[in-house]
Amino acid sequence: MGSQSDWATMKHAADTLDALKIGYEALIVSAHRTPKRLYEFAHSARDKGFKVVIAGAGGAAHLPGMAASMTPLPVLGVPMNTHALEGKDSLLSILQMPGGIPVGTLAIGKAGAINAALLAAAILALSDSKIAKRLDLWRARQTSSVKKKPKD
Ligand SMILES: Nc1c(C(=O)O)ncn1[C@@H]1O[C@H](COP(=O)(O)O)[C@@H](O)[C@H]1O
Repeated sequence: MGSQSDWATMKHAADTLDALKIGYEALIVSAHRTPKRLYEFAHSARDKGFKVVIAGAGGAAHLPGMAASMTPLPVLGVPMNTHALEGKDSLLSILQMPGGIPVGTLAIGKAGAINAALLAAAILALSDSKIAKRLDLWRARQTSSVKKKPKD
């Protein structure tokens, strides 16, 4: 994520990965404020064994796109909600990548963070049957937790 202030949102991705018993590293990396850290992370991520990158950022959210430009790993972008423009700035700057450098863009905020983790799990599940089973279970639990009728 681009800043400590993104953690309240990105923690939902971390919690979802925890629930699926998928290992991850949570880092603050900013294309704007720590470009060298981003360069080093993105260029070495595949060799270090990372399989998917989830990049959450807000405002002029260049982090996901810049990460995608420097790693062949799938990059999932989570737009942060912002005070000034309600996250539309984050959304559009993550979404509108030029052809050739894809970022899989999720919804703004908490739902996007959770779905980024689930999408990362689905990517990993293609080659990991244990993760596939845990993801099936997670989805089955979600389905059975939805009540048919409203409370009142
Ligand atoms: N969008 C980016 C990048 C980047 O894209 O590299 N680095 C920080 N930020 C964003 O700036 C917002 C405000 O950050 P602060 O709260 O630290 O001022 C955060 O949502 C962060 O993701």
